Amino acid sequence: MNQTIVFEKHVQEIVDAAEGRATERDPEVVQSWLRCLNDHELDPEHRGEARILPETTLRQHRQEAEDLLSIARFGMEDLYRRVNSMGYVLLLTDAKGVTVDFIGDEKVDRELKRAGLYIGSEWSEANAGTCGVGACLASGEALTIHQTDHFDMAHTPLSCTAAPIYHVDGALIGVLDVSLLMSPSEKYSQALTLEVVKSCVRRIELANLMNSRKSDWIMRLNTTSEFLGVDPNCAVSVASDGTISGLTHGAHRLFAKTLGQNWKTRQGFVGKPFEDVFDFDFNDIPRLLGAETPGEQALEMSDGQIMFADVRAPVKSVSVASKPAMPDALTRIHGGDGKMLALAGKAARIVDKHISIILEGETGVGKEFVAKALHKARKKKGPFVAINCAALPEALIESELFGYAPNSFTGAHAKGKKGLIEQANGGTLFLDEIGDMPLALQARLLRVLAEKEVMAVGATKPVPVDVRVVSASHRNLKALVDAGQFRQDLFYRLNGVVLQIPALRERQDKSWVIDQVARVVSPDAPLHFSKEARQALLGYDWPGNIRELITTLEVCLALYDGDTVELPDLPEQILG
Ligand SMILES: Nc1ncnc2c1ncn2[C@@H]1O[C@H](COP(=O)(O)OP(=O)(O)OP(=O)(O)O)[C@@H](O)[C@H]1O
Repeated sequence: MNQTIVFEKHVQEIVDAAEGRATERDPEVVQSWLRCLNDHELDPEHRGEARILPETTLRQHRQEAEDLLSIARFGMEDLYRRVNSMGYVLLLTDAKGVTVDFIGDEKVDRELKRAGLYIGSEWSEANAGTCGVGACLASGEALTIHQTDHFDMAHTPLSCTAAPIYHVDGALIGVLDVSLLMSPSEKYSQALTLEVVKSCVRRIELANLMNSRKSDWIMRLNTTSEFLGVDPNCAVSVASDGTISGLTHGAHRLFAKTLGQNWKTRQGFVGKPFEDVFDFDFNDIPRLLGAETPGEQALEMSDGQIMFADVRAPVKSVSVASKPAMPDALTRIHGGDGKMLALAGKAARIVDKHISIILEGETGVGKEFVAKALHKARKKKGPFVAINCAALPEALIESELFGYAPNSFTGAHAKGKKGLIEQANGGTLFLDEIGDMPLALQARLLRVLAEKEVMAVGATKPVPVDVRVVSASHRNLKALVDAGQFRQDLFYRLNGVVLQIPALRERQDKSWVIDQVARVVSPDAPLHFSKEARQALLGYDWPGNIRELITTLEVCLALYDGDTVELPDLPEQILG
């Protein structure tokens, strides 16, 4: 087509778009044209030459962009190795659109310079009209400005694909642009290039965050657990006071979406508490260290979205190094839930001391499970004896607990019998449902605990016992004391430390618990869940807590096809 006709057609199309007539151009192109006309007052009929800044001005720009240059250089070289055979030129511009670094084929140096694909060229929208760098800076988005997308006819032979580079504090600091002097006429020919440039910038931003926030926690995040370690979607750094100290642009967009905000109008996240965007206690981040399974890596955003995290500890972390060693048995009772982590921390401090422990929590939350873990965590082992105070028949409870002397009552064994308390000697006595113990027996138990000796039924001499008592109740013992149903003196004797076990529905590590129970229910071939099935399990209320989860997964095991548990394999009440 005749050049004049092409030029007139191009100008007409811009005028049509400005007057609101339909166009097949991408919206970001039209928006840029409108900015050129309305904000920058550019004339589509004017053909501007590429503007190259004088050496002194360029030097100033390069000095100011020193950080950006060192951040991006490695990424640029890597990218250039991959695209140079296809004729691409790489430009790195600062936030004003000035090219502060450039890699291109020296053989076509003159042509590149003439086209403005050169060090020192200025590609702001106000100066060059719609172009890759300018539109990218103005919109903050990665995009391609292909041939006649350009506002100025002087640039229409070019195809420019650009992605914005954001600083760890959220500010847009530059643009990485790959351009072609000559390209196929179809814009979609550049679709893959756009993805390559975006992924290069993602890695540049990640490397920058990891380098500049070495003394903070770094969390690399992905929507799936695959590729998490090698190519995360985004990353955030968290300072020791629990505030966000830096993030990649992908994390900025993710966090804004989590809060239901527009990422463009959102001021920033640096300095904000980590827990503003994560439904996850900052103190639990160490739990994610070394997590390998998706269940262990999962964490919930404040809008309920599940992300997978790969965590790097602060390089000079005083707090982690000085933490008391956590017994293995206690690390296994949770998968990163905040309350459980605090519980394990508290338990670790008292586990080898002679302090009674009360475990409180709804039915099925794992009180006995935790009691056993507390026992295993002790240096001094001995036996673990569990007594369900609600299940013992009242007539037998006394002899069961305290034992009986030989021939002490009709029907008693001639040799007598050691009571459960004595059997626990040297170990842990777990008194489950202690709130249901009859008042008369509470008085005798108190004596055992106070005097550290047990008097069997019908015996004349007490036997010394050394037991550590862990009691559990799904009822609030203090309330029972206030109601006169539980002895206050016994309560104070048992009540060394109260550990409150959260209900399953409140736990942030639900996904981990599900995987744990899946392993228990089917040890040889642990159950795998489809995304939908896992979401349904995570969203359910679990009134029966972990015990109900066990029953549910047993049903799944019976119903599923042996490969993946799908929604229809779940019991009806879970599906609501
Ligand atoms: N983290 C866990 N991983 C796997 N199984 C668990 C876990 N925690 C608890 N369980 C299992 O859940 C079931 C219920 O736990 P447990 O009996 O300890 O609860 P509880 O709070 O003592 O119940 P109750 O109030 O009825 O006495 C048990 O089979 C236990 O082994």
